[in-house]
Amino acid sequence: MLKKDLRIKYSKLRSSLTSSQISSQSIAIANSVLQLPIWSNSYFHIFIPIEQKAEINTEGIISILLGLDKNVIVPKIKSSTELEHYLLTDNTKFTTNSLNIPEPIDGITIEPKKLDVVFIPLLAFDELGNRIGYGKGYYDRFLSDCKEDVIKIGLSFFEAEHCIDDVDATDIPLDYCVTPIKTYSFKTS
Ligand SMILES: Nc1nc2c(c(=O)[nH]1)N(C=O)[C@@H](CNc1ccc(C(=O)N[C@@H](CCC(=O)O)C(=O)O)cc1)CN2
Ligand SMILES: Nc1ncnc2c1ncn2[C@@H]1O[C@H](COP(=O)(O)OP(=O)(O)OP(=O)(O)O)[C@@H](O)[C@H]1O
Repeated sequence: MLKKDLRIKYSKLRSSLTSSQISSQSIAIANSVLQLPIWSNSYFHIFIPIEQKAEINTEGIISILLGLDKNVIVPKIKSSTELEHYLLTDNTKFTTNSLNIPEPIDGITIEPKKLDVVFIPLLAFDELGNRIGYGKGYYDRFLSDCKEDVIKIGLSFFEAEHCIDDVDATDIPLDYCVTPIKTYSFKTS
């Protein structure tokens, strides 16, 4: 299927989820994340969900990371193409931007090259690990600034599509995708 049709399909599917489905499925995803071979790493980047878009609630994963004393880094929109990244601390204050994304007001910025693991929001992914987001290319650009062996983990309420037909050269595939019922591994080495 084409990206534009997948965006419509999965936006609709997401908006049909109840808040209790979102919380129980988000907990199932957090539990499966615990099984991934990522826990020797230090710098973990994760998104804060847009509630109005029924994104995965990442609170459980964030609690696990903080409980393990990991460095937790969250994104903030810097411009129409670029994100910046802030360390989450006890003092981090959030504000909700015009797209309903909770973002840190200020704090310590972290360069993408420092990150070991990135949890990635997505609308859909396919059996090869290709993913699509809201179509602004923020994550594709961000991931291209990360180190080559950064571990890229998609989080999704829904299972893989067979194939995203219009993948392009700037699309960076996932290493794993965790859903409430399954963990997909796309790592080749
Ligand atoms: N929770 C979360 N944080 C994130 C992302 C994300 O997908 N989820 N991003 C991932 O890239 C970046 C922000 N990207 C976004 C891009 C578009 C829209 C959005 O709501 N677009 C509307 C059109 C809004 C408008 O143009 O006014 C839409 O698609 O309907 C949201 C986030 C960084 N932070
Ligand atoms: N590394 C990059 N450098 C410059 N432009 C890029 C890069 N990656 C993606 N883009 C551009 O961003 C636009 C959106 O890309 P795409 O449709 O793949 O978005 P997406 O993956 O759904 O969004 P996101 O990455 O924000 O989740 C495209 O026009 C694409 O060419």
